[in-house]
Amino acid sequence: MDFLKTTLSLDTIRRELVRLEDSIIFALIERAQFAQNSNVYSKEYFQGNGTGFEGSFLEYFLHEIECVHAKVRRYTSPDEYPFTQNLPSPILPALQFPPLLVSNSINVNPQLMDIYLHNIVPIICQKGDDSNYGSAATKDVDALQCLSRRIHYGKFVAEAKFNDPKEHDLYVSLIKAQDRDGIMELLTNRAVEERLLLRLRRKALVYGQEIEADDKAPASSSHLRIELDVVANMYEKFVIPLTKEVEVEYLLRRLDHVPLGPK
Ligand SMILES: O=C(O)C(=O)C[C@]1(C(=O)O)C=C[C@@H](O)C=C1
Repeated sequence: MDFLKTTLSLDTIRRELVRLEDSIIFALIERAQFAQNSNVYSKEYFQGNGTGFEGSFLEYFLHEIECVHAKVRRYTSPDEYPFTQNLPSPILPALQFPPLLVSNSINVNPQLMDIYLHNIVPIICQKGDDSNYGSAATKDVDALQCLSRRIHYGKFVAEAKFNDPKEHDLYVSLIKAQDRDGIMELLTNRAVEERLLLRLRRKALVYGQEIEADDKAPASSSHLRIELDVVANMYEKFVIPLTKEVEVEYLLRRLDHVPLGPK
């Protein structure tokens, strides 16, 4: 959140996205040590447990955690989005955030949850059930929260791009025409995406290794804690496209609002 206090420049935001890559890789490595444990995600499995809760164990757990976090005003911050609803009001007084974003109603966590359950957990975790439901769900929550922050940073990226004097007028005319494909094309930077994917492969190699204290022992890449391409593939197929979706949705609504502070 410190970043919210500094100027909203594309470089600053991209540095934050790079930092979040580390948190995401480590969160996935943590989740990958447990089996898939599909009961964690099954509504049927969690029925009749006495809580009266209608969803899965993960949904129950997320809601309990988000209730506590809502009380300490986590979701009043423009870079934090809850997965569950009917959360309590903050018990701390409201903070004044600098006016960095306009419309803040876009929340793609339902899509992210669907992708996480169907395309990420089955890829990173061994099949089967090891009974570690609480541990697995704890790691799920960490991973989901990091991914959600990363994806919703798309709003900050979009705002910075909209304010770039070189592209501002182009964005304005595409937004006036509600040209979704044109906006998507203009905000896409293939060189940045390619570098990101290369960097992720390198990070997965380094962070996934068992590193010994003995500096003569070579770091071993034969037993990686997460497969080399898994993180990069996940970014390519899901994380980047969902971030871009957030950017487009944000920009499509950008002219509905009064301008933000001085450029
Ligand atoms: O860095 C940007 O310019 C972004 O818009 C972010 C991002 C990403 O998700 O990493 C998305 C779209 C661009 O094509 C490049 C990268």
